[in-house]
Amino acid sequence: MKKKPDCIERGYVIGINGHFPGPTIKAQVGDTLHISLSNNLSTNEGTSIHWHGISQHGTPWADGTASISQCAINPGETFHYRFTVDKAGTYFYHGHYGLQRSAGLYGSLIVDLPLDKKEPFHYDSEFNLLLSDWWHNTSLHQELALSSNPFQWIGEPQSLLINGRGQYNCSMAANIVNNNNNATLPQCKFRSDNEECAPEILHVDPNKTYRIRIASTTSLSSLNFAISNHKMVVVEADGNYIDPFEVDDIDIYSGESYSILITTNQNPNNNYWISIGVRGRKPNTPQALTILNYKKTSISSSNIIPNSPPPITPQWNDFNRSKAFTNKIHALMGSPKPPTHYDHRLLLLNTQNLINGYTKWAINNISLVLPQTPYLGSIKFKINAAFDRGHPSDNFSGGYDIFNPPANPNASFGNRVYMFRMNQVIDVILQNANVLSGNNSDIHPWHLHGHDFWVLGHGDGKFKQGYDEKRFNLKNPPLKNTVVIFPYGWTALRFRANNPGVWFFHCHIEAHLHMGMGVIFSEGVEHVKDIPKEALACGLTKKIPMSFFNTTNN
Ligand SMILES: O=C1O[C@H]([C@@H](O)CO)C(O)=C1O
Repeated sequence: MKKKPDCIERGYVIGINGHFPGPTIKAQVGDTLHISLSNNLSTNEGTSIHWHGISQHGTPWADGTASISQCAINPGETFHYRFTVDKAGTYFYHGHYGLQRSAGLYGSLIVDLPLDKKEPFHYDSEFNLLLSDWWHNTSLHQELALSSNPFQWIGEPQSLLINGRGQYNCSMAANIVNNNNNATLPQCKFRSDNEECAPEILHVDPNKTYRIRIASTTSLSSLNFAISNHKMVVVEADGNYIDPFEVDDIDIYSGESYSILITTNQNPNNNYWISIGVRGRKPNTPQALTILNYKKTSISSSNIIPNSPPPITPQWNDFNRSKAFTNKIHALMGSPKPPTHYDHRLLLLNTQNLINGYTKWAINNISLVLPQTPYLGSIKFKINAAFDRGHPSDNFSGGYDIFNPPANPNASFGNRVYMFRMNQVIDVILQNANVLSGNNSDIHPWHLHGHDFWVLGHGDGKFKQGYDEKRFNLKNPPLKNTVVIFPYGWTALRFRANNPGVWFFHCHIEAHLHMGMGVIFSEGVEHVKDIPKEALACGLTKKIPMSFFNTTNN
């Protein structure tokens, strides 16, 4: 039996082609990707992979959302994803079945501009960092805990990971005390590049500019990213160019991605900490660290540790600081502007409730339970029995007190769909509120499939119709696919329903989605053609004769 290196806490992880994280997919705008996904999971679960941030325009069945765009891919089955990437940017892919993202099913997806196009900023080289979090409990344990009565929260992660690497049960600060890296705890010894648990060290040349792509596929954690002694210029958010601004550190919520530029203008004889730490929720996870190494400086294990302490992660609940960062993000001059008016507005109240004693999350008092038959098929082929065809509520009672636990804690399950007409301009006001018990309000990063949306603004307290619209930024609101709602606050977004398909809109905290924190949007499904039969081979669409498909599927 090979001696277990002292750095490993063994556990179950989902790999792709034997790798964790999954392989980085690199493409150019206009490329059509053909990705065959074979389910060889030993846990005998279904699976699907979502290409986070990719519009899937014309290929809504490739969005990778089990029960929405396709059937879950059963053990032993293969599903062929074929889609075109139509926008450059920093993206990622991840499992969208159960809590498989938490189990490690993710990887980076980078879309470059065509060779004849230039980015609106200069850099000499680039790095790609995929941030995530890690529990020692398996994702199946977590599913069980969340579905138990009494409710068991999954707890905060044991580790934060950078490109799948992290430390456990030791803050690297343990090393700072003695600089020659003979750490207090053996598992805290900082490892150089080649060892099994070594973090990925970024090796740089002095006086160069580097683009660092950062995406967060965390299952729960909101993170703050910083590099000692190096300021950073933010130039991209969720695949959209933004008006560059310089900061010491960035906040990044689950589902978001950024590109920052750093210039290596510091003392080249030193190394510098790269740090991610938890914000937004009371932390119980050490910061994850790796190193920015100026190549002039050798990284022999003796002097690998920077001679200054790691960055201090800002106070987790300093939400004014968080809002100040978020409010710095504006679209780059020349970006598409939002329509000046909306056709249809949704006010979606986020509450934590009880259903038959189980703790769930609900939107306008409905906790989402996905149907057996994927919506795309049942809407395309008008199979009315597949889900509740009623209209979900567009708003919530004006008298709702967002500052206290719900007076009536009960909610209901549902699977209704918000149906939009093609090209309607949709406004969504996401309203946060107090949780089920105690005085607390969680942050929630909301992610929309199939679209980018303009973030028109954030506000505190309850959204006041007819008044808060005056604060909307219609001049240069950022385009994003994920946006945070702050405790006891609201966030306003606008998008055009111009992408035929059925699209998930949900909290990107995996446990919250699992507890029902999502809604379904549908638009222009009558224009969807050629749905592959593998996307329909389950539930009620499974029983439709192929001949019927062939007549109505084109
Ligand atoms: O959904 C959640 O449940 C717990 C807590 O609210 C109840 O235990 C928590 O921190 C969440 O984000």
